[in-house]
Amino acid sequence: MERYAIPYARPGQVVGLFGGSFDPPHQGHVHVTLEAMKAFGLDRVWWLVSPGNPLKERGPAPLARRIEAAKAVMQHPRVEVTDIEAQTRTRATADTLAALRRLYPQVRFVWLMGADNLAQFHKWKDWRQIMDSVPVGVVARPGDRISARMSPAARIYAKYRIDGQARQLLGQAEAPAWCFVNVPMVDLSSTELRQRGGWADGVLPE
Ligand SMILES: Nc1ncnc2c1ncn2[C@@H]1O[C@H](COP(=O)(O)OP(=O)(O)OP(=O)(O)O)[C@@H](O)[C@H]1O
Ligand SMILES: O=C(O)c1ccc[n+]([C@@H]2O[C@H](COP(=O)([O-])O)[C@@H](O)[C@H]2O)c1
Repeated sequence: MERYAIPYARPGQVVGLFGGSFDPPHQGHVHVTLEAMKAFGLDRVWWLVSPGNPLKERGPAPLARRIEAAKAVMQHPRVEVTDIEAQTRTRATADTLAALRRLYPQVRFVWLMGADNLAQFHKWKDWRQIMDSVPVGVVARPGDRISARMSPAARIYAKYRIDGQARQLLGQAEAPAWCFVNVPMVDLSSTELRQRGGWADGVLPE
């Protein structure tokens, strides 16, 4: 498979890491990226197109296809679509973050996710290590705002929550620190797009 360059970031820059299956990518992903970049004061965002979510039984479409589709959907000078996890040979986010921190010791990383993932976060491998090593920015998603805020991760790390009004501080914060932002939401999911059809044959659904 074609390998993509490991992206560039200047020392001291704040880079949001947006991991996902992107199977297929959609405007909800684009929306979260742009909102997060603005909300959390990020210099750049890297999409980490996952070779395979460790918790999902169903294997996704081939990585190269998802990456090409992601590049078609997400076009912004400060956002890069990457296959970093294929290059670092990591699947679990904690392992990916450890590899990235070794590769980019002078870059500040912020982990980004939709509210549905915060609700499940306590099931991720070494999730506390993730919380303790990078700030985490959470963006509202239809149907998941309450489950996210009531989730085990949110409760256990309640005292490290940065209020939404101070969201701009997240990028410079020392971990543990997390922030939930209640921005306008886009009601789209890859599941819904797969059900619309076409993607299985390589066509990006409208
Ligand atoms: N509409 C959305 N609003 C907010 N966050 C979203 C939205 N869609 C996806 N995300 C977030 O994007 C990241 C990657 O998600 P993923 O690629 O699994 O998309 P998905 O639409 O959730 O897919 P699926 O329906 O297959 O689970 C996750 O952190 C997820 O929470
Ligand atoms: O590390 C884990 O245990 C883990 C468990 C579930 C999901 N993740 C990551 O969460 C991101 C979103 O995954 P997904 O499939 O919901 O798009 C993606 O980067 C996954 O690798 C990570």
